[in-house]
Amino acid sequence: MSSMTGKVLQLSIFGQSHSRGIGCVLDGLPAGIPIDLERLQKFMARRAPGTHTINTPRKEADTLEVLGGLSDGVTCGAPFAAIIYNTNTRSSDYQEIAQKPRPGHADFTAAIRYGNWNDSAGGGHFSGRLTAPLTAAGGLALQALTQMGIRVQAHITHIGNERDKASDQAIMSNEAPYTIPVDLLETIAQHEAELGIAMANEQAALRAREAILQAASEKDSVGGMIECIAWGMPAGVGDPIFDGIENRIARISFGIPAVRGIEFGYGMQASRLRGSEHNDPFGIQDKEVLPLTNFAGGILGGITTGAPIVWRLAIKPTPSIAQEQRTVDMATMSPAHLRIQGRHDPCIVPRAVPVVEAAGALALLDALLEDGCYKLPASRPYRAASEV
Ligand SMILES: Cc1cc2nc3c(=O)[nH]c(=O)nc-3n(C[C@H](O)[C@H](O)[C@H](O)COP(=O)(O)O)c2cc1C
Ligand SMILES: C=C(O[C@@H]1CC(C(=O)O)=C[C@@H](OP(=O)(O)O)[C@H]1O)C(=O)O
Repeated sequence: MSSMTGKVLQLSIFGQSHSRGIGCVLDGLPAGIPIDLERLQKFMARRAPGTHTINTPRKEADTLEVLGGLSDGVTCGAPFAAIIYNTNTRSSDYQEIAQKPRPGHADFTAAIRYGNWNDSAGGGHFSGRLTAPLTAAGGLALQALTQMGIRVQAHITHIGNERDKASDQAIMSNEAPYTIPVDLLETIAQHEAELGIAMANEQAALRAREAILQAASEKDSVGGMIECIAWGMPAGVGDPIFDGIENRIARISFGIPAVRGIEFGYGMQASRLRGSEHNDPFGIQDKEVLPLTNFAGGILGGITTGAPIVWRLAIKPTPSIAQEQRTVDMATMSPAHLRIQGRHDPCIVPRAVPVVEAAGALALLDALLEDGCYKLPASRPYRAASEV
């Protein structure tokens, strides 16, 4: 298994859902970035399981134990390494699954690929639990981006059939000079904290909650869509062909289990427009050239335009559902039925929102570092010898 990504900012994720711990090593973080560990832990808490009734009941504090990479709360240039201990595993839930693969999960493909030596408890290395260290690494990247005035925030556009039209319209109709809609983002954050649903419209969030609870009561699950926006990326970052900003964001985003699709800017709907409708005209603002609208989602030719980067991820419905499903018994090679036991998210979308932000931040920071565009504030290029 190779769970590594990144060119200059290289991330490696390790562990399984029910192993002693899970963690990450992040190489290539520039030295001199102050890291607020309390803020990082709060960011991780947005993803942690067991916090809302609409999520898996598995309770994990997801406390990050930092092993290296920081000195006096500042990145020191050495690889960042951290571990999160798994404290609430219940592997007996997975006894049957080792033999009878769950439809929609990775049990079957992992068994074939790894000759049945894979750890299937809790989904093993394939589990959504591995997004905890991804979120930790991405949380560091977010703090590094904040130093440069870049903000990355995601929200839910729909869960099942429940759509949040408020944020939808506000984001896509955003035009130059692309000011950050601070009030809207605060409302979304408040609804995420209170209702567990990162939507702008409270009624839509309540309906989305109901849709999740309804699916769960029917021993079923629902999917949805997350939109993410990065404000403040300078123009001219990225590369054509294989290392475009789309490629980079997509590569890390598909590291989030259950992601099924990605689109940028107007995305798939662009296929229905005419050039005259979809092209973003250029203008000049504050002596800089800028697209005046943002159907392109901030990327042309794989390179940033200076407008916000906008992308959306389609998340499938949780594969582990409580109703009886058809599978096979791989030991006896006979048809079988499976009733999945255990604790599962009836919808993955709510907890995946910070993970999407983390994945995006890692991709963008890596591109900035590779292109030599990452800049610490002018006030802190070196630590004065007297401070050492
Ligand atoms: C935050 C998060 C939580 C998840 N929770 C569950 C879960 O409780 N039960 C489950 O079957 N799948 C869950 N998944 C999805 C599976 O891990 C995923 O579908 C599986 O590993 C197969 O990978 P694929 O869907 O990318 O093909 C979760 C994913 C994420 C990102
Ligand atoms: C623990 C987390 O989510 C888990 C993701 C997951 C899966 O198959 O992806 C299956 C469940 O694991 P378990 O059966 O051990 O409770 C979820 O609870 C987490 O995200 O931290």
